[in-house]
Amino acid sequence: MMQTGQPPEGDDWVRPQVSEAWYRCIEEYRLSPRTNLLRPHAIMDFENGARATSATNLDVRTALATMAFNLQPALRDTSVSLLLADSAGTLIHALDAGSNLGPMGRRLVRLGESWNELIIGNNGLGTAAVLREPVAFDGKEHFSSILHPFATVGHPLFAHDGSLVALLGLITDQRSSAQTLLGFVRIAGYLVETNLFECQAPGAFMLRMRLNNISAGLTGQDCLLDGLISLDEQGRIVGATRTGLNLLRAERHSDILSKKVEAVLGVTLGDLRACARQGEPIELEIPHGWRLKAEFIVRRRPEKDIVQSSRVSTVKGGSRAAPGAAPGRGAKEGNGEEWRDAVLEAAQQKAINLQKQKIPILITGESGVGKDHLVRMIHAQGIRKGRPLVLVNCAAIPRDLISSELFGYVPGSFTGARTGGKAGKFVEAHTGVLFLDEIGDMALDLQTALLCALDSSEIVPVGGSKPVRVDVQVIAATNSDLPDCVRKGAFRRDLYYRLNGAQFWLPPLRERPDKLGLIEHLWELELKAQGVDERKTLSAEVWDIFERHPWPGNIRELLNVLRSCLAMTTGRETQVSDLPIDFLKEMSASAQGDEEGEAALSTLAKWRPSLEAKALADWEADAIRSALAKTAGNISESARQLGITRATLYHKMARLGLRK
Ligand SMILES: Nc1ncnc2c1ncn2[C@@H]1O[C@H](COP(=O)(O)OP(=O)(O)OP(=O)(O)O)[C@@H](O)[C@H]1O
Repeated sequence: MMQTGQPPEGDDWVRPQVSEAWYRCIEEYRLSPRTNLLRPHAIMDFENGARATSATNLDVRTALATMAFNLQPALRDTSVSLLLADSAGTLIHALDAGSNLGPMGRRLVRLGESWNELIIGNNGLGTAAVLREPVAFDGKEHFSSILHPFATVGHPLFAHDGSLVALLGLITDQRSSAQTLLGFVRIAGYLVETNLFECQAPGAFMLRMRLNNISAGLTGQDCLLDGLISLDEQGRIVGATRTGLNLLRAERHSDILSKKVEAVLGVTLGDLRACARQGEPIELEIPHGWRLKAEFIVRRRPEKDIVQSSRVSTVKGGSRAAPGAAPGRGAKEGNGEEWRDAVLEAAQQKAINLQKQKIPILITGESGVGKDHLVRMIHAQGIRKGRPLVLVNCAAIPRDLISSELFGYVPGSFTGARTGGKAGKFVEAHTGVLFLDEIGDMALDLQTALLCALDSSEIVPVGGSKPVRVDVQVIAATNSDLPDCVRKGAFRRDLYYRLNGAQFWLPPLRERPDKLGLIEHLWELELKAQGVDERKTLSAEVWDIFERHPWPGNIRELLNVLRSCLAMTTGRETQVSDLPIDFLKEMSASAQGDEEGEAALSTLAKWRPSLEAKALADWEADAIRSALAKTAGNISESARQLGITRATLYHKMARLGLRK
């Protein structure tokens, strides 16, 4: 082709993907292989105008750049650079780019440079946009001679509705490594797309699905990867990742978008929610005989990572639990194993894995949801256990002292400095974990110093000049909306990327599907902690209140209320009168003016059951009594026979005034 200007034919075999791209370059775009296609003013254009267009969706860019940053360590010590382009092929982000690529390579990876196939001929990024699939080219497979010294690979990134939002790519001077890199870019593309979906997709709920019977015929990476769909409150599918589409055997987004979930999966939103309330994933049997394991996630705050529990129950082809499946196993397993906080445990496990690669962790969530608690759990079980865990509350340290607190100071460096100097938190945390709590409150100038320390793994004590090397795993936590702080200029974007290696959003107590189980668990922990041997229970009325209360102070508030109840309870059962006065006042205040709240909190009226409710309650009580009699009072076994969780059984027994 270089000699004739025509794509080769007959014996001169090239991959069809290559020859088809060359045809497009010659016939459609009228390109010449030898033209120098680079734009002389790419960076200027980018700064002046293109950046404004490609930055229209700041959240997309933030999510992409964060993920790209996470992928960078995998490419360390290779001659591969990671690129991100907008959907038109204009480079918007380049990591580690250019250092090993020579002068032409460095020009190619300038921000604002166009990798559009129409401009630069076939290449990983631009052609991935045209074909809407991952693609790789080696050296002379590129149409344009300026790309001949390189291999390029690209992956299109799609939004929840199938629209192309960006392109992820790699470039290397290893000319024959494109096919090897294709595998990497497929996985990287999947990770970025999944992350983007979790941040961006609309819908109050999400279903995370994975193939459960691998022999069913699906080949390739989709066997192993999670597919996501999101649902609105009416149970309509409003978004899907491409793996999600493949798992549902849909070709296009339009095949499933706006359809009710029961039309596609054979289960209603109600079924899914019922399973999730038990804190458990679901088995689904979809048309064509594939079985999927799915996890239902309530996502009130779509921009955050929501971690949910991971146990299994079964819904098969419809609304009822499949015969033989273990229905609704509850807070404690029959073998007596302690119920634990599934949300925290799942987060802890993920975080421990990330710790192995020293990826910075950011924990977000309202005050009192357990961010600090999670950090202690990660430290206690992670690879840095037994090493220091140093806590810094960035909001509590006076602004002018935080530098010396973090980095230490040398003797006599400022008035009031102790004669011997001070090591500082970074040095104290050496080989261990540095927990930066309330990171959103850190002053901007200190953010710069922190970023330098994180980038170089070196700190310079205040008043000193010699850098000190430190090895710390940083975990940061905040209840502020950091992307919003970034938008408002109160938090450095680059520091946000740096800290946000992986993000865990801990849901507020009121949104947790396992709320009652968690309350029961914490109640039992409190009984143990206070050395109360006697089995004290919460009355039905108290359960009712706990179920309805919005818990603005989350687990912290719950623990305070439980402690106070326990101190006040004289008999075997905690009554409403044992609840702290402040808590009851808060309850009625939150109900005022709120129709639903008022209805819910006209508690006395609610506690006096209507005739129908009474008949139902009698029937329920009979069923529970009979199960308890059959199992000689074994709660786990009774709950199993009744098809409810242990927590629900306890709750019902308390409400109905039943004993074992
Ligand atoms: N899963 C849990 N099991 C037992 N106790 C918990 C759990 N989660 C949180 N707690 C307790 O709840 C209280 C509040 O938790 P924590 O301090 O971790 O919240 P936080 O999100 O860090 O709050 P803040 O943002 O206000 O600092 C602590 O006493 C903590 O020990």
